[in-house]
Amino acid sequence: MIVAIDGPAASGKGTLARRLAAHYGLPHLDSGLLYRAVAHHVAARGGDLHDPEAATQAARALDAATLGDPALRGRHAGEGASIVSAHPGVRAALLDFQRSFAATPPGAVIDGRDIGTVICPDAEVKIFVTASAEERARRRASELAGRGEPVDQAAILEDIRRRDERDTTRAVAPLKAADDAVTLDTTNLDAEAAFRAALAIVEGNPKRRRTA
Ligand SMILES: Nc1ncnc2c1ncn2[C@@H]1O[C@H](COP(=O)(O)OP(=O)(O)O)[C@@H](O)[C@H]1O
Ligand SMILES: Nc1ccn([C@@H]2O[C@H](COP(=O)(O)OP(=O)(O)O)[C@@H](O)[C@H]2O)c(=O)n1
Repeated sequence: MIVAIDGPAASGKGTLARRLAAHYGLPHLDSGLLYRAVAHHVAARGGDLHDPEAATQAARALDAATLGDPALRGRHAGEGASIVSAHPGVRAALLDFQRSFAATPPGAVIDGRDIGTVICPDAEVKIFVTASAEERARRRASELAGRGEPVDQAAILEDIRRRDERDTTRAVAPLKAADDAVTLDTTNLDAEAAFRAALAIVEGNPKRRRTA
């Protein structure tokens, strides 16, 4: 079974994807980490994130073994990721890795921006997770504070709005719900309630193939 989870920054995609993956015994891929790693790689070499050549080269050379680097989870990597992810060459270079991850039995839970629309258009289950920008900024602020990063809630809200704008308006693979995705608004749901709602979506999905 392939479960595609898309949505804007800090909507709770990763949290849901990890729990669904554990529940169904499927591997999980946080596709945002790929773009974060590309941005990190370019910046670490003093490159320009807006330069499509530098970013595409970094994407082609990406080593999946580096995806565990905690630096990738920080605010700067997220901002950088939204810049490099708009280059078509970067997206093309990361496509095969994501598709083969999904195609390897028994399937996968993948979260990102274009999983249901571009990477896995035939996924059995597609969930578009969303929440208000204010609630997402609150969640991201407490996550960063928990990791000891400096927190300025207003700046985080601004980051989130800027990222939403960039991700939804770019020419290639913009952030949007697939036509056959179910939208899950978690603004007023805690992580447990969001997980239960997501489970109900998976279980109620007629396209889901039983794999266990
Ligand atoms: N439904 C929820 N209610 C409150 N906090 C949540 C919820 N879902 C996730 N979180 C928290 O919000 C932060 C961002 O969640 P995450 O899953 O990383 O989002 P995304 O992958 O969409 O960026 C994390 O600290 C996570 O624990
Ligand atoms: N499938 C994906 C995943 C992420 N991204 C980009 O990478 C950035 C970081 O994604 P992320 O999922 O790690 O970010 P958060 O939602 O966790 O803040 C996003 O703002 C997108 O620009 C993308 O373009 N396509």
